[in-house]
Formats: sequence, structure tokens, C-alpha cells
Amino acid sequence: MEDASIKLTNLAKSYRGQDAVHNLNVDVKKGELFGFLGPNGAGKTTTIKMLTGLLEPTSGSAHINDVDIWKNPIEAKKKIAYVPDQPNLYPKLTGWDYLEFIASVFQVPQEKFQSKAKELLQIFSLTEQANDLIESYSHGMKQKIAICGALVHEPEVLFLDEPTVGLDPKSARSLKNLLRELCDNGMTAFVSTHILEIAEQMCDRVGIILDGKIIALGTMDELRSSGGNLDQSLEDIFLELTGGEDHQALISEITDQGDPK
Ligand SMILES: Nc1ncnc2c1ncn2[C@@H]1O[C@H](COP(=O)(O)OP(=O)(O)OP(=O)(O)O)[C@@H](O)[C@H]1O
Repeated sequence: MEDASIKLTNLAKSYRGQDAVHNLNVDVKKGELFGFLGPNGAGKTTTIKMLTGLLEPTSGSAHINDVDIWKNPIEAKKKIAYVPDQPNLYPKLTGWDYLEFIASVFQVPQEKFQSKAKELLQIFSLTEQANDLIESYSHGMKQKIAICGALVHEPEVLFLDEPTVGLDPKSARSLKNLLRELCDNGMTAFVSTHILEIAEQMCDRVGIILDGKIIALGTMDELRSSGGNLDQSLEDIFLELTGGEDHQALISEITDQGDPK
């Protein structure tokens, strides 16, 4: 694929000899909003950590806009932002100071920082709390300030791990709209989520990972037509591919057996 913004080539990780992620080969195009789905323990976080320079692959490579993140980490990390599912923030900084700190690390000019920070705080309804200490923020507010921090330096590629967990519906909607707009303007987003409805609504393409292997990759239409049922929802496709329906049947069986009626 031309213009791959994120390129995984035979990317693999094993923990103490146990394979967690097997030879992944995926290209995500510039400007694409890519959804990365999979059941618990499938290998999503392991993959994202390898792509963001936090976990060294056992083999293979990961490129961000043609820069190998493991061979040239500083250059690659200038291009990316990562919001983990449990962001590590500085509790004794105010929201504004946190954003200013991130912007200074990425050498964002002061004037640009000021307008970008105000815009992001406004989008996520945090303007009034900008001068409060982060330790006083709720879980959702912490999540939102972490997202603002990720976007304040206008990354070329954004990685989000479970971004809507903890967000209220208005903030989740703001995030979806903002991601769409940023990707339409050329940013690439790699988003792991369990919320299939969100992936279905907002992603250009999705990849489904199971036991460390990509088992489906494509647009919603491509996934539906490969399953032979054009009316299928992403939830149906996901459960079918990941064996969720079998588990569901098993759970119902056990529950029914335990039911005294
Ligand atoms: N530090 C570690 N040491 C050993 N095994 C690990 C480690 N981290 C993850 N694993 C294993 O690697 C596999 C993939 O885990 P990973 O956290 O990447 O999954 P995930 O898809 O992000 O799951 P979840 O949706 O539950 O967050 C799992 O079998 C997990 O037990």
C-alpha cells in the first residue's frame, strides 16, 4: 500500500517464550482512522506498545511515516502521541500546566500552544477546570486532559487505547467528531476499542486480532461481504470470528443449569 503512515512488518512479541503477538503485517494509510479490535488478552496493548516505542518487539519492525520506531526512536516519537487506557498524569500540575509541559517537550511555539490548548479545553468542556490541580479531576476529566495533551502538539499519528471508557456521552461524541475531522485533515489514528458500535460508526477500516493474529482486516463493507451477510453488524462479525457466540452459548448453558426453575 502506498503512503503507509503506520507499517507493521512481521511484528511479533513473546513473553518468556510464550507468543503474545505473531508476525503482524498491517499498513495503515495516512489520514485513516483505524480500529483495532479483539477480545481480552488478544494482544492489542502489546501491539500498541510496540508501535509507540514502549515495548521492544521480539522480531519484526514498526515504521511511523517511514521512520523505524526502534531504530530511530526520537525521530519517530516526535511524530506520535499515545493515550493509554490508564494515563499517567502529574497530579500536582494544573490541567493548563500539564498541557504547557507537553507542548514544551514537543517545542510547540508559545502562541500556537495558547490557541491550541484553549481550543482543546473548550472542545472537552474543561475550560473552567484548566487551573485546578489534576488530582482534583474525575476519572473522565483525567482521560480528557490526557487526550488534550496528546493533541496539543498536533501529532502526525495518534494512538488511543480504549479512548471512550470513562467519557460521558457528550465527551465521547466530541472525541469521535474531533478524530474524524483530524483524520480528514491528514492525521492518522490507531484506536483500540471494545466498543464495537464506536468502531463501526467512526473507523475507515478495522483489524480484528485474536490470540495475537490478525483474523480480519478491511472496511465494514469488506468484512460484511467476506462473511457473506451484508446486514451483519460489526458485533455479529466480531462474535462470529472470535468465537464469542460459542462462549455465549456455553455461558447460557451453565446459567440455565444453575437456574432452579
Ligand atoms: N508483561 C507481560 N508478561 C507476560 N505476559 C504478558 C504481559 N503482558 C501481556 N501478556 C500476555 O500477552 C497476551 C496479550 O496481552 P495484551 O495486554 O496485549 O492483550 P489486550 O488485547 O490488550 O487485552 P485487554 O483487552 O484485556 O486489555 C495475554 O495473553 C497476556 O496475558
